Amino acid sequence: SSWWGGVQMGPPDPILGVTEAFKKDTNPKKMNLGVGAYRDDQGKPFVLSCVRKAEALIAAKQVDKEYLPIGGLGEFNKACAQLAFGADNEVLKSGRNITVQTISGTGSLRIGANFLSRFHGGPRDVYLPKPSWGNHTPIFRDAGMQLKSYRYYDPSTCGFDFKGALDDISKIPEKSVILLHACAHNPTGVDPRPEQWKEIAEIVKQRQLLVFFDMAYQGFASGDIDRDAWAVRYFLEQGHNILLSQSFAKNMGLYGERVGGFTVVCNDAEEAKRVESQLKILIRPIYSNPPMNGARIAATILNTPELHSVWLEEVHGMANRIIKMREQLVAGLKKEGSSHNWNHVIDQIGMFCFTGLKPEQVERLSKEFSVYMTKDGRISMAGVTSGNVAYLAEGIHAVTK
Ligand SMILES: Cc1ncc(COP(=O)(O)O)c(CNOCC(=O)O)c1O
Repeated sequence: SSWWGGVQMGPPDPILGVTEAFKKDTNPKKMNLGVGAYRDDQGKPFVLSCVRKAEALIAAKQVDKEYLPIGGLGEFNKACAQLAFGADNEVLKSGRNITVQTISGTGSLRIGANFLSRFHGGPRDVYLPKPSWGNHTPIFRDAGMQLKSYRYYDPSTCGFDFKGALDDISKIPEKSVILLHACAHNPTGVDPRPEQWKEIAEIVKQRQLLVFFDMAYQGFASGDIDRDAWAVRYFLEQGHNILLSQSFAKNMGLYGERVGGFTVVCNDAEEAKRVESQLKILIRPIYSNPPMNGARIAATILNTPELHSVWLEEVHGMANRIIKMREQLVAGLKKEGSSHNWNHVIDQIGMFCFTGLKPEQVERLSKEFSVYMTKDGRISMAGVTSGNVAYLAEGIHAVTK
């Protein structure tokens, strides 16, 4: 008998299943709205010009291939924390944060989950918004944490269930971990408004919860780096010593380069040193030290003033294109004569739009219009272009009238 006779066939990833069906479809008007990666108005992957320029600068330096430190490229880690907190933040000045380079956002969340599992003295429950990014559950579960949830999305308005969220958060047992999406919530595109964040921060403080921010889209949501980090910086101001995961997959288009950071905000610099020592002990037996290429590109962009300003323009441009597609889709639905209220398509923010389409409507869209999206009705707005937005409006109207 074989060693692996007992290994079962696992279920396919729901997102990849959409892409498979899309690839098989021969309809020239087919649309793939499942993929979570930015596309330009021609539907092509987009490499930022500041990335190409950074690559050229690095190539010209003919740098060596020596190992990075376990915690990664120091100049990247510093720039990563500055981007999140603002260069003049007291957390950075007092040296009470420890930021390590990770294998993109997923790697950051997993290092954070392993760190919690090993050192968090409170309950082992991590509270996720309902719904949350599909990968959050297996990341924390595989690290030995338990998953619980708090109400977040209101299907009746396709918006934020603020009351439900506050009710649930006010009941979370003290010292539990709460995961918050900093901006551009995935999969719903629904973010709390600033005054709602303030109430959430207050309740989280009363419940003495440990905050784990996932910021995978800084700059990509509103187009403004500082605006997208507002909630993270507000919680810091309110005295929350947070955990933070960052990804440069979307806002720098560094998807396959796997560039990210993990930050622990500690009480003081001495505690940060102790935490850093344990993060290195945790990372060493997993992958020893992180890959250098992507971190060098990100550090070069962030630390070279003229590249930094090009980057701000380009990330603003990506966000703007998506916002324009939201507006054109709603205009198209109105033009088709739809009587539904589609304001949520414009009110939502970031890569994704939770349309409110039912599974049978999603099914009809793929069968009758070759428009593909995940069963939950999530659209990756990056797949929408000025060339196909009218067709999308026609299809959505046809299945919702
Ligand atoms: C909320 C969130 N956190 C973290 C990440 C981590 O991304 P990465 O590991 O690529 O940095 C992602 C990337 N998701 O990719 C799009 C999708 O398939 O839904 C994310 O959405």
